[in-house]
Amino acid sequence: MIEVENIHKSFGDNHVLKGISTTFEKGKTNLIIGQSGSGKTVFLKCLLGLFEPDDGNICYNGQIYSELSIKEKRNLRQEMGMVFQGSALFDSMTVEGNVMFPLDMFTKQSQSEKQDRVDFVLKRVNLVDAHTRFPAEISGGMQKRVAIARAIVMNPKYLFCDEPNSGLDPKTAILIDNLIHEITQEYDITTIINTHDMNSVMEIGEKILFLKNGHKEWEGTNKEIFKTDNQAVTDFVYSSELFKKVRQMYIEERN
Ligand SMILES: Nc1ncnc2c1ncn2[C@@H]1O[C@H](COP(=O)(O)OP(=O)(O)OP(=O)(O)O)[C@@H](O)[C@H]1O
Repeated sequence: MIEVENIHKSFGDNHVLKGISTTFEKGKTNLIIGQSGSGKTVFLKCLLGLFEPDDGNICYNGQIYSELSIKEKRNLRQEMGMVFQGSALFDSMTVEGNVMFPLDMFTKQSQSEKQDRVDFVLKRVNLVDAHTRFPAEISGGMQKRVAIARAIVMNPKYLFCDEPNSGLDPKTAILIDNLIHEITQEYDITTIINTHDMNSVMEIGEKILFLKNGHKEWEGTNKEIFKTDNQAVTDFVYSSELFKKVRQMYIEERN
């Protein structure tokens, strides 16, 4: 679980995060949404420990980040997996090499232990025949699976995903969403996803945090987002005519 208490972050005169408080529970898929420039990436970077908030606290399973020693922060960092926008795989390494990389860097496991773990996570993301291929030789959807395998290879407690669906066709995007959602539940991970994808919001948004101009404008579940009267949320989420119609049908069905 991650508890965020009133965090602020500024860059010079630009007050980007203006007192955000929320809780992200473990075993749940938590989504951060909001317009471009609302502070989603800065917020995610604060959660990753890449930016230190100017004020407020972030607690990871009860440990207040700003009170940890350098060694404790390093240990915490190893409990975090990250799926970057665009996958960010190493082009010169095979699929297996990419997934092995964190184990080589941060563990003292034997070669056979590392190999077993790599085989296990690649199987878990449904990639069994791609071990020796290079990123350029596989599809975007397969690259995302490799990125997810690499993010979970260290058995993280926290999984952060920045726009995991960008560049994918809608069908592949849903497969990737479902994979992240299943893994989150299966391994009881606290997962936080930065997204613009409204399909993800509706499909896997067990908790949705809507940021507006650096404030928490709204939070709730994918069921609640259908019913909310918050104008900023409805303007943002139902900006497309299709989603407006779906919402209308849902409301009519319930009445
Ligand atoms: N390293 C930085 N230095 C200075 N300003 C920054 C830095 N990172 C972000 N900002 C500023 O913070 C504000 C919020 O940016 P952020 O990237 O968090 O928005 P976002 O909601 O993630 O947008 P998008 O959806 O387009 O990725 C912007 O005004 C941006 O210029």
